[in-house]
Amino acid sequence: MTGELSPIDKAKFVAAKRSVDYVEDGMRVGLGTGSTAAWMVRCLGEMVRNDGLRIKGVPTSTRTAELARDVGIEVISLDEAKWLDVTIDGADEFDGNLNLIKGGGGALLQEKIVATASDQMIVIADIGKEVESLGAFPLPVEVIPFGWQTTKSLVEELLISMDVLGRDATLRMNGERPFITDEGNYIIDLHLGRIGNPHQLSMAMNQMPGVVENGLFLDICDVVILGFGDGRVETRDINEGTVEEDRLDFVETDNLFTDMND
Ligand SMILES: O=C(CO)[C@H](O)[C@H](O)COP(=O)(O)O
Repeated sequence: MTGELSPIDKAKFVAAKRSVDYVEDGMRVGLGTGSTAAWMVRCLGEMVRNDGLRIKGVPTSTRTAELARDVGIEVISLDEAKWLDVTIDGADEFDGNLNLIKGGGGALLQEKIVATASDQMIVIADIGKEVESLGAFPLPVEVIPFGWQTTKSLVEELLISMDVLGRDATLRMNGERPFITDEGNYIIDLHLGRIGNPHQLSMAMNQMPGVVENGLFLDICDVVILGFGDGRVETRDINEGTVEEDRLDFVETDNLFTDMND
């Protein structure tokens, strides 16, 4: 079964598989969005169905909510949970300080709210997501549809005033129409190349009327679990500054792949 998966999917899977070790019975868990997070949700579903794990999941998108219910996880709202023990999510980029760009899947707003309401945020990623400085991946900015073109112009002016190198801003599309987030908003993707001062940019952007949130997740992530195509996983912990290496046995996980792909 694993022979049919690309190395990148194997990498995402092993990172997801390792991340569920952080989840304990009785926890309230934030469930991220994206292909890597989907592996994690399936792994948790396995634990709920087969091992009797009792958790409550708070999804970060309608997609994740559907998947979580499908695999047997009890889904509750963030308001019901109030506070979460841990959130596990993917990322589009992470740097050496475990700062992130997220929102490639368009769920950045709920993802940021849920991650911020968690004792711990764990990011699961393949090695291709590691960067020296953030910005090669287009930075998503969620904006209110009302007056979005004006908001886009103001964001472009802000980038010029801050001397940010790349200033190309594009409205995210879904075919012929604008992409609509779960909250009914649009996304403007900023093609910046390199973000020199992410804290300054994030703060300035979020002060602008019309901007709801941006995809910079700064000082939020505690642990990054990196997966490799050969089954290796590497854990980077911001608090302990540790790097731990391990390898998952694909033979052991073959059944899980088979079950998940049925
Ligand atoms: O931020 C996200 C969704 O809004 C995702 O976590 C991010 O895009 C990574 O996705 P994938 O795991 O599919 O590579």
